[in-house]
This record gives sequence, C-alpha cells and structure tokens, in this order.
Amino acid sequence: MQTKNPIRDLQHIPAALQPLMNALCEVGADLSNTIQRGPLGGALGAEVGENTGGDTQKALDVLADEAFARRLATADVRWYASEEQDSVVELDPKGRFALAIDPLDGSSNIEVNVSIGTIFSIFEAREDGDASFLRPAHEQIGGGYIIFGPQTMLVVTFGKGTQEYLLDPDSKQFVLVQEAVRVPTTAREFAINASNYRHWAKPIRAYIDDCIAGDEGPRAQNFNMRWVASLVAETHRIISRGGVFLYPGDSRKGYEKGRLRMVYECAPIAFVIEQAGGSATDAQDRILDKSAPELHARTPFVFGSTDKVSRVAAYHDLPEQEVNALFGNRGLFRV
Ligand SMILES: O=P(O)(O)OC[C@H]1O[C@](O)(COP(=O)(O)O)[C@@H](O)[C@@H]1O
Ligand SMILES: [Mg+2]
Ligand SMILES: [Mg+2]
Repeated sequence: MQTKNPIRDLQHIPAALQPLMNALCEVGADLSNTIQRGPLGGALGAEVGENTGGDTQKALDVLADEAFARRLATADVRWYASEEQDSVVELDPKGRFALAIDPLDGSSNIEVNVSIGTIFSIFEAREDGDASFLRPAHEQIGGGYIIFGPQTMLVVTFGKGTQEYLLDPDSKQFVLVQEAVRVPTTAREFAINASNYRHWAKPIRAYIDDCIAGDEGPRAQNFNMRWVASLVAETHRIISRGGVFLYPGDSRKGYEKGRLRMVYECAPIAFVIEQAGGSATDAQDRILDKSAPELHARTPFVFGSTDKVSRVAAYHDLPEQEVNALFGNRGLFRV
C-alpha cells in the first residue's frame, strides 16, 4: 500500500523543502492526536523542569521537542535550534537546512485546553550552527506555525505569500485551504498582557490609553481587547480577523526586551505576517531587518495590520516631552 504524504497539496512548497515540510507535518499530525487524547491536566501538562530561558518545561514541551528532532534528522536538516535545548544541535552533517523551532508555544495553556502550537523558521545551513541562525531574519527561506486548536492548521510562507492548510481528520493529511492569506485591515482589536501596564514605557502606555479611551478619546472609536497568552493563537486571530499584538519590553527584571524570542518565535511570525500584507516590528524597527545576538535572545514584538503597527512606532518617534504631553493632550493622534 502506498503511504500518503503528510501534506496533500505540495504546489506552493519549494521542491527542496518538501521532505522537511512533510516531516514537520507528520510530527504535527501525531502531536495533534496526542493532544486530543490528553490528559491535558495530567501527564501532558505536568511540569518536568526548566529550559535555558528560565521557563517551566511541561511534559508536552519535551515530548514535542524530542519528536521533531528525531523526525527532522532524516529530512535534510543539518542544524536544529530549539527553545527547549541549550544550544544548536547537528542532526545530519549532510543536511542543507537549518531549522529553528518553538516545539510547543503557549505552554501555560496546555492544561486549560486552549489553542497551542509549534512555530518554525528555516534558513539555508551554513558551516557553523550558530551562524546559521544569527543572521538577518529576512534571510529566512521559510517560516510558519502549526496551530492545535478546534482545528489543526498549518500556516506557512516561503516568501511568495502566506498559505494555510487544514489537517483533514479522515485522511490525516494537511490540505491547502487558502493560497494567499491577507491580514484584514478593518478590525479594531488589540492584544497585550495589560497586567504589565505599570511596567511599560510611556509610548506603549499612551497607545493603549488611547485605545481604551475609545469613542471618548482621541481615536474617537471603540476598541476591543484580547489576550490568549499563546502567540500562535494570537497570530491566527490576527491573520483571520486583523488587529494588533504587542509584547513590548518593560521595566521588570529580565523583560527589558519583552518575553518573546527572536529566532524561533518573532522572526517566523514576522515573515508570515509580512507575506500576508501586515507588518511586524520591535515596536519601532522592522523585525525582518534584525539579527538575533544569541540563540535565545528576546525582542519586543508588535505585529498585525500595517496601519496599527505604524501607529505604535509613531508614538515612539515623539520626543520624550511630547509623549509626556500626550497624557494631557490626547488630540495629537486623532485620525
Ligand atoms: O504569560 P505572558 O507574559 O502573558 O506571556 C505569554 C506569551 O508567552 C508565550 O507563551 C511564550 O511561549 P512558550 O509557551 O513557548 O514559552 C507566548 O505564546 C505568549 O504570547
Ligand atoms: Mg513560545
Ligand atoms: Mg515553547
């Protein structure tokens, strides 16, 4: 009997990357199955240790990391950089590609049955493992995520638009459902962890204050707020419905550059978003023009529809005294 490809529709995937993408999706389909069986609050969500970034590791984080590393070793991948590993691992010395991965994003949501996912970024491999990843993010040749939600989906770009695939529960194959995803521009929704308000810098506070002031404030329109605490889920909402996501740096120790990691979270999400017509910055500068200084480096992250992301940057462009003045003169940003 002929075995089916994990991805049914391969036409948007460069031929050289098809073994790698099939490997990712094979593990993605298995993980989807594991997650559906659970128990989420028991074995899969159990705390088992701590990773290099100081985050608690849950059993599913480790299980996912091991499954991807094992399967990618025969998928033309030379270098494997994972959130759950201290340093870059050489999988196949002859492999042509370097793959960075957040094997399980949204770990804090495992036991509460909220959408979680896997985020990945692909570069051409260089001779040196670290150098394969610590380079401008616009050198990515692929990037995307698998979301494990009510439906399991793959959202990916290879630099020619963003495509969306749905895992068909009957055939167990990822089937192309959208050839050219576009970030809608109409939504009036922002996503930020508002419990950190007191730690934010003035431009971020001013931006959020103006959203919250709604039709009584300078924006003269009401905004809604969402915070799932799963980057994949926030990304999926934004590519489906629009809006803006912010995880800025703040004054807490260790959060000077926010929480999210450049190599295996922000770079691939920025690639997906830009290819879908949106924008992604570190609150001021384009993420895809930046390089991570080290593997687990964090960066402030703002992404979504271009008008909103540009507005956040504009609040940062003002001299300090004008940002101060914003607190008393909200008319400055009236649209
Ligand atoms: O708990 P906070 O500070 O709101 O952070 C939530 C963010 O942390 C993350 O869970 C970090 O990812 P991991 O779960 O892979 O560590 C993001 O998915 C999410 O956007
Ligand atoms: Mg993550
Ligand atoms: Mg993770």
